[in-house]
Amino acid sequence: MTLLDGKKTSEAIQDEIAAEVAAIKAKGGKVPHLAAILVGNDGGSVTYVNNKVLACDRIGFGSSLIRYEDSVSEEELLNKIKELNEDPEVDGFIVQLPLPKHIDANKVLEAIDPKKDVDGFHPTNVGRMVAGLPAYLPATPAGILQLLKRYNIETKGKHCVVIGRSNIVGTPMSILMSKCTYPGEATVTICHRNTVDLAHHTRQADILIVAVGRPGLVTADMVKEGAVVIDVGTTRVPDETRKSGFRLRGDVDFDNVAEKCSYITPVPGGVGPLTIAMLMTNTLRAAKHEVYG
Ligand SMILES: Nc1nc(=O)c2c([nH]1)NC[C@@H]1CN(c3ccc(C(=O)N[C@@H](CCC(=O)O)C(=O)O)cc3)C=[N+]21
Repeated sequence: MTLLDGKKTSEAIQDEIAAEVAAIKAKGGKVPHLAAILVGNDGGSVTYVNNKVLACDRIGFGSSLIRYEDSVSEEELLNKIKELNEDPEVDGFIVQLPLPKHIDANKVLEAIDPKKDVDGFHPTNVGRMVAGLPAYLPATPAGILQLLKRYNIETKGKHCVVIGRSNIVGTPMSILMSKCTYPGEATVTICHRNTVDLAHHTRQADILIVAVGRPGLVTADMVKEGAVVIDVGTTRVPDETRKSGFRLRGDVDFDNVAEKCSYITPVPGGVGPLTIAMLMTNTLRAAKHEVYG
């Protein structure tokens, strides 16, 4: 079994970006700038956004963090998005999800200029991805493709089973794995909450991608010998032995599944760090006008 080291892979990608930023600076060009909007102070969201800001600092991007109370109105948020759309200093920005219930997340995502939508969540970018046109790819699926690529994992003709059909991970992941460019060319099955006999499907998987958010969902008996297992789950569970009071748990019963598979991602240190690296990649592409010219 080989551990897919997301931390190391993410650092390698960020080093590549840092070198490009240094070259841009040396030529007197504009440094890429990522802005993030964060609503509320839920522990997970704050941590993830802070990690993004830290990554910007490390690779030499400019960054700004715009914070609102949970009580912020939809209108106020939409006004800020309009401002960021028009701000020439800002190359790309994200609105951290989830948003409070009184705000229509779809309306917010659609208000983002697709050219600055470095999360790749705007319907224009989703549509362009599906059509195979240049687009910002959503960071988590793009990060998983990078892991497969950098570990030279064969995907052509393989059976890839994706559990979860979210707009952010499951749905785009399944589309990308079926595309005719490496890593892709796989036969894809999407499983979700209404799937009958989940284990029947997962046992057929050469590549199993789990993006549900239910700790321990995938047990060893559900995995084929020699499979590649990608765990996207990052659920915070209470842990009194930690200073923070919690720890991160994936969707896969790691210890038992690891013994059976060829490759596996740990949690933490697997897919999460790649999400950050791909957000940085998208921001660099935005600054270079690579997607929309
Ligand atoms: N608009 C938007 N874009 C997102 O990309 C987005 C979002 N909203 N909402 C929440 C999810 C979750 N997400 C993660 C990012 C990094 C780690 C990450 O770095 N995880 C580390 C550990 C993190 C920790 O220290 O707790 C790891 O798995 O090793 C995890 C999860 C991005 N998301």
